[in-house]
Amino acid sequence: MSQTPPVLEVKKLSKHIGKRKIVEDITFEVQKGEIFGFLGPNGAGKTTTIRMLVGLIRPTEGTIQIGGYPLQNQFIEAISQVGCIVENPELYPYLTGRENLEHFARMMTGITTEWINEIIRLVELEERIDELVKTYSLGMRQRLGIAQALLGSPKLLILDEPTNGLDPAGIRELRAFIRKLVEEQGISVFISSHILHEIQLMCDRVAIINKGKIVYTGPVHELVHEEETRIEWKLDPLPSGVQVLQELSFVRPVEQTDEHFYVYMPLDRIAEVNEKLTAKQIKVTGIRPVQATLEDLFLQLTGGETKL
Ligand SMILES: Nc1ncnc2c1ncn2[C@@H]1O[C@H](COP(=O)(O)OP(=O)(O)OP(=O)(O)O)[C@@H](O)[C@H]1O
Repeated sequence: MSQTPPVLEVKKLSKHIGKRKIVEDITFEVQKGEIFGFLGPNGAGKTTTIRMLVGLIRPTEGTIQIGGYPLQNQFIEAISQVGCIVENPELYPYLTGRENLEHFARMMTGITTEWINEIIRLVELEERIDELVKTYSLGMRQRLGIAQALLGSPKLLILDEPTNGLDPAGIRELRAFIRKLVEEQGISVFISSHILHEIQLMCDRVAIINKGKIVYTGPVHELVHEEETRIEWKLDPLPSGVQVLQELSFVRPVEQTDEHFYVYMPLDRIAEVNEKLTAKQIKVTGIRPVQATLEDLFLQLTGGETKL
């Protein structure tokens, strides 16, 4: 157990709109210095939860504590511990990056030029900070948005689907940058996403939400069996190939399409399987490790009972 109290403590939180239960009885904690993933398919209730966390909407039931302060009763104290970007960062395109930060800093108290410069360094925008934001790439805007969220020295940074619209290079940069932020500043980060792979690479722990309910909370490394890889098999003829694979105890079938068969299995047993298929005159026209998917994970977690 951690000695310091959690940075974020969510207990039995629900949001009902009319008769709809958008979020239902969710409970989780985010510890100091932790990158916490909030994973779920589109429409699962992630944005609604985040909107409650930052006080944009009121919970129907439950409590939220940030840095030890209850959001409902000590709003100012609680919310001053949070920096967030919900949906897209609000930036002025016809101002420079620095002017944007200075503008937001004026609305707060005690933000020094030194701190603004430190943040610019942290988000690695030194070279372009005096250029107009409209010339920035999406990744740079995202980083400037994070810089803005960091102005008030928050203990907790909340990012809603921060990789949306970024290309793979942008995603890699963001990942490295968030890790650095946590290491250098000791803050905690709460990141929502609908992409399992992203959460796997970025986060220490994760809560998985589906249809407003949490179906898993725990360390990311326990989530996906590391000894197994999702493998795409292209076989000719496919049905006989599928039959051979299904008979092997170490192969866990997950999906079949017109052309491919997807299974989870240890990477180091591919050659052995390949030999078995060839011995039965089945042609292996393609073998490829692919990313584990959120859909597979749901099947694994719920034994196939819960659909996305
Ligand atoms: N004000 C509202 N009134 C009615 N339904 C709502 C309202 N806000 C959200 N919902 C519904 O609640 C569900 C959860 O929405 P939410 O935006 O929280 O999901 P999400 O997990 O963030 O998904 P996405 O990634 O698509 O934004 C959706 O089905 C949405 O249509």
